[in-house]
Amino acid sequence: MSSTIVVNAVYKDFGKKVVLNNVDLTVESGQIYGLIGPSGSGKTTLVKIIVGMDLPSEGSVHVLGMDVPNIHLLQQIGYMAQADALYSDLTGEENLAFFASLFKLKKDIRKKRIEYAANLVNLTSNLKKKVNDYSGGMKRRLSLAVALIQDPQVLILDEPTVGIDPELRQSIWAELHSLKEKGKTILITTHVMDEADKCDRLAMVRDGKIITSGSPMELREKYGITSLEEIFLKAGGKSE
Ligand SMILES: Nc1ncnc2c1ncn2[C@@H]1O[C@H](COP(=O)(O)OP(=O)(O)OP(=O)(O)O)[C@@H](O)[C@H]1O
Repeated sequence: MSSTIVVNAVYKDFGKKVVLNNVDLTVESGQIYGLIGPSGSGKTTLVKIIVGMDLPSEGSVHVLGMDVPNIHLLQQIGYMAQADALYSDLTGEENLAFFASLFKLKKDIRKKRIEYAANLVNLTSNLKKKVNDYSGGMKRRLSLAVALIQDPQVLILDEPTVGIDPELRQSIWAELHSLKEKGKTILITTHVMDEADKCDRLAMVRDGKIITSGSPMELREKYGITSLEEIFLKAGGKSE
């Protein structure tokens, strides 16, 4: 197994506020890695630094063996942000076609990828509608389809299933597992504990630090708990 994402001693401040404090993280290739932690703990900031959208104040990040930021990584990383970045005057299909065009996919491949991504998030029958007329959940689903459009090697998803109903959530998770089987590496942030349970490995972030990490099973054993929800309570109170 090789390391797809390596975060080395990352520190990030915004003025006087320290948001990430000496974070180390390694995500092996083919893993689904979950970041959990309370609101404001630094998960989104960490994810943005890994994608290359923000720079660390100190420390370094490597993805697929390349220093971040790196233009060659754009094609390799599919990123779904917490806020939807979509063109609301365009239809769902036009949005997907636009993002696909950024990656210079051949016409037949582009068509297949748009069909695949729309189908995965159950938007096929709504593709001709303007995004303005989409519900919040539909916009989230379209954002996930955009993140997948170029068939990236690495997927970084910031709370991807917020506002998505349980049935579709299950089918999205089934697809994430099948992408993992194909060797993709997936980093996800979540507040939903049954989703955390579907990850191969978890790190809990609190006050800008990773306070514990391991497989869901290891964490349950370590803290003597049966539900991951309790990790928030048991691990959350103190740094290790
Ligand atoms: N550009 C910025 N300038 C100043 N402070 C910021 C900036 N971006 C984030 N922060 C602060 O950094 C802290 C961590 O925010 P972040 O969004 O990374 O948390 P999070 O764990 O993703 O939270 P949530 O689960 O609510 O999304 C917060 O206190 C936030 O206010």
